[in-house]
Amino acid sequence: MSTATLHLNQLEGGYPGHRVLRPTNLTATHGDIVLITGPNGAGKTTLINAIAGHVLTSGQIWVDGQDISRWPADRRARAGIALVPQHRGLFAGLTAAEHLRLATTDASAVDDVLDRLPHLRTRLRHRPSQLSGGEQQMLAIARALVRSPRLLLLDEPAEGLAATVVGELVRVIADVAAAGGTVLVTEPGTGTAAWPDARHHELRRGLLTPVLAATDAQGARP
Ligand SMILES: Nc1ncnc2c1ncn2[C@@H]1O[C@H](COP(=O)(O)OP(=O)(O)OP(=O)(O)O)[C@@H](O)[C@H]1O
Repeated sequence: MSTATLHLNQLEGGYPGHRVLRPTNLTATHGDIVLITGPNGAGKTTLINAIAGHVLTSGQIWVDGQDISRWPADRRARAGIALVPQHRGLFAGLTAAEHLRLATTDASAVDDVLDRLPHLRTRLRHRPSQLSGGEQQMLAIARALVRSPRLLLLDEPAEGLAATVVGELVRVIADVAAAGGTVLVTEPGTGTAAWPDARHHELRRGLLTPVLAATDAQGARP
């Protein structure tokens, strides 16, 4: 995993006739997990998709000192920005193995990722409809990881999953950050329990604000 620094500068984004993101500033460096929580409709998906290049934006998105905000989505993906979309984006007709082969021709990269997700290795011949929700999510994440992304964007990856599966998912994501990657992850509501090491930001009506950790808040008291 190569390293990355993400910097959003006055980023706005939305859809024709509907601005969702109000001017957004955020800096994340390699090793960071940034958790973005917020209620339904707050703009979490819009923000993640704006960074991936799927939403109209103004303002700047810097990755490793390069302004990528005018790059099309495919160029961002080739540059190592990987999106795990909210509903996983798996192909009904492809097996798990075919999803991974489509993502990379590097068999050793696939092997490395499957070493970290041993259960998925046992499900490689299955199509998405034959996989549990947790297995589908692991496949969607594995498909992103086999390309050794420098910036990993995950939109509500824990949605609908059992606590044990969420625990495994969090461990895999923590490994990505520990290896120097930068991770942005969204969760609905306010819950942060699954992501104790994340830097927490809250998005409300398109406005992103940092949430102080309890220890920071205590430290800030006179
Ligand atoms: N393709 C679209 N065209 C127009 N408006 C959209 C589109 N997608 C989302 N929106 C609107 O943008 C706003 C933010 O939606 P978004 O999906 O980013 O929120 P969210 O925080 O991810 O919500 P959820 O937790 O329900 O997924 C909402 O008002 C939504 O209706």
